[in-house]
Amino acid sequence: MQSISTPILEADGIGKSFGDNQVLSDVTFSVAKGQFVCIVGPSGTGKTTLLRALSGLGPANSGEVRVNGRVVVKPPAELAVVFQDYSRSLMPWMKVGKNVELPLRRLGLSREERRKRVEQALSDVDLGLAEELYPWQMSGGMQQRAAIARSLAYRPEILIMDEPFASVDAQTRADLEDLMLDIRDRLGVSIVLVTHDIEEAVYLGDKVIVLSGRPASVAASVEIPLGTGRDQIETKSRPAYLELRAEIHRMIMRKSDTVAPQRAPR
Ligand SMILES: Nc1ncnc2c1ncn2[C@@H]1O[C@H](COP(=O)(O)OP(=O)(O)OP(=O)(O)O)[C@@H](O)[C@H]1O
Repeated sequence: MQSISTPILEADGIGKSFGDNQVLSDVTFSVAKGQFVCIVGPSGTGKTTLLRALSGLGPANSGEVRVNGRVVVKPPAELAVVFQDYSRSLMPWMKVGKNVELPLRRLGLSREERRKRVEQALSDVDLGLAEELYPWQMSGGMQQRAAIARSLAYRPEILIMDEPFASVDAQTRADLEDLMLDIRDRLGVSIVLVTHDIEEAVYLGDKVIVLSGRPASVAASVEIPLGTGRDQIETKSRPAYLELRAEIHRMIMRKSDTVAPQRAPR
């Protein structure tokens, strides 16, 4: 029987190579129920590769991923993924409501249940009035909210997000960050979010996994004791926030120093 302390998601010694290029080595961490975990690392470290392994989309060569204690061999029903590029995840010829409903058709739900879930998911992301709009009639931020609603309608226990706010402006990004904190608090969903932005990782995370090196492994797992009720201005001016941000920055710099090619003497 599964104990209440069993993590909802576990990465256990994940290794992944593409031919001779070993990208990940022995990546190990866990995510508790309702926890917000951010994975941070420089560009090209292997963050997307890791997310694909976690979500069963690109299996690892070694180690295993477990969801609710079960080894992942295909995309698990408990998990939904939100990608960076919302323009590719929404069908431009379908109104927002239909876009959110689309993946639900596979679940064999009644029409009434599908309607209920679409309405709830749109309201969860504050898009209750946008159901009849086409994606191209909405701003980038609204389109990303619609993509998030589509994942929530699935009622996942775990939401995996790959650089989800990289294509929007700074103010929209801050609004979407706060939306995700609110969704975690209200729905109790566990969130794993990949970002190369250290500020974003510390602001959102209960825990930050620092991925570094070639091949990449977990350089550090940093608990973020900033509590709930985070605020873009107040939280980001707290000494604890600033210290954590600097500490993670130093870790990434130190690690990349050790793998940087030596410059030849002139
Ligand atoms: N399908 C693939 N085939 C071959 N190599 C791949 C494949 N996917 C990723 N790689 C390689 O794995 C390495 C890590 O790529 P990945 O996209 O996971 O990094 P990332 O940290 O997500 O980068 P970014 O922050 O730029 O999105 C790169 O060297 C990339 O070329």
